[in-house]
Amino acid sequence: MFGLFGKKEEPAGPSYAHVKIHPSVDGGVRKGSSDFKGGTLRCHCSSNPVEVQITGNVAHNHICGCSKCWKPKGTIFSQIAVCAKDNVKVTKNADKLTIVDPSAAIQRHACKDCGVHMFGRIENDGHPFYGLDFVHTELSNESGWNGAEFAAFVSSVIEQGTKPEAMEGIRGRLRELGLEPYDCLSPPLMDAIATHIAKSRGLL
Ligand SMILES: N[C@@H](CCC(=O)N[C@@H](CS)C(=O)NCC(=O)O)C(=O)O
Ligand SMILES: [Zn+2]
Ligand SMILES: [Zn+2]
Repeated sequence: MFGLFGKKEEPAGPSYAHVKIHPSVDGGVRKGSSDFKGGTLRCHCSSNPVEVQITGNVAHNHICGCSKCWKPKGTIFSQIAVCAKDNVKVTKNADKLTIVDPSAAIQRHACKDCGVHMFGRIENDGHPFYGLDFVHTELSNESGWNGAEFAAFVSSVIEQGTKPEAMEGIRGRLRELGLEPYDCLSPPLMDAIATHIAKSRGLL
């Protein structure tokens, strides 16, 4: 449609800008720097924080609505990315770390004092994502981390008390931010998992 001066007018669809997703994306998703060298994640303790050094950038950064991933206070989604486990090193106060749920596929190492998850590791070498660690880049002061690319486990926020009626606004806001909402992982990651399973069964 064209307005008075021939300027193209977008149809006035609803805006979901008021819907909060996560502080790292609410103001727009940031692109990472291609030459980013990595940084240090710090827990929320005001004294003796746990520090974890990440070498290089992260991949597959995404918003996650599941109940297991750590979220900042007052946030219904978490933001989580992966990197090679060999690029993750606990550099300070490792004695404060505890595994949240030893039976989970992702062993989340959290600070005993503030509860922040510092990294999640897959110890099962038969798991499709073995060799990758899960990290929250917002725990670092450095900028240049690759930003979120999609939103996973979106419907899971209902399991934690979000009203089903809020989902239209939540999915609308995620799409406005360019973060396609999925109720599991993104199609490329689901395909990678399925391929791994088929290979382990000798079908591929
Ligand atoms: N609806 C469930 C979904 C949990 C889930 O499957 N989370 C995904 C995304 S982080 C996962 O891979 N979990 C493996 C794990 O927690 O070890 C919940 O919200 O608790
Ligand atoms: Zn802490
Ligand atoms: Zn999750």
